[in-house]
Amino acid sequence: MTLSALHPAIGQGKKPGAPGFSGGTLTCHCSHDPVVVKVDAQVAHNHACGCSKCWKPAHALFSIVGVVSRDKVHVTSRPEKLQVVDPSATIQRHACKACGVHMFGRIENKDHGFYGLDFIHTELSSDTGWAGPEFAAFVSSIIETGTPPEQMAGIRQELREAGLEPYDCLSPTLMDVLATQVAKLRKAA
Ligand SMILES: N[C@@H](CCC(=O)N[C@@H](CS)C(=O)NCC(=O)O)C(=O)O
Ligand SMILES: [Zn+2]
Ligand SMILES: [Zn+2]
Repeated sequence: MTLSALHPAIGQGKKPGAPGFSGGTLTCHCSHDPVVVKVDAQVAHNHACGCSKCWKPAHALFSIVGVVSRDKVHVTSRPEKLQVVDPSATIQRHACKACGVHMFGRIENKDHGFYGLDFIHTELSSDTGWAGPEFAAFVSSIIETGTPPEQMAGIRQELREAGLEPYDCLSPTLMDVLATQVAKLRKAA
């Protein structure tokens, strides 16, 4: 197992966002008429995700995904090529019908703790200054898509060596955000 098998961007050291960086454009993998999405913000909570639903480049075990406010995300070219991958999912992942790349994921449930945030993959941007991944989420989920369980100790070690603490759900910070929202809804009920 080489570091690049996790994801091409993992193992290059932790990368803080460039000061003052305020976004860029995401382009799908189509060689002609690509979908283009303009993002007018730095990414937050960028992380590696091992779940089966997040888009990842070929041969990568992990996706790299982070969030921006949904009002900072605008499709500027070829919106007609987008389609929601799984309309029943919490995160509505808008993917290019031609190349399959996920351009943004949106939560439409106003009661969800992450409502208002869109999920994006900064590797679809050639702009420099994006903050790199900070932790690894849903690590055990890579077993569901075929990683042998006996490789997990080594993979978790590689993630730690790359500065990405591995978690089997989200990071404590994000789990606390979700639980806080559940508590708020309970109190209101
Ligand atoms: N073990 C599952 C985990 C799926 C999952 O819960 N993914 C997380 C991280 S992206 C999530 O928030 N999913 C919501 C959704 O996909 O709508 C898998 O690999 O498919
Ligand atoms: Zn495409
Ligand atoms: Zn995921």
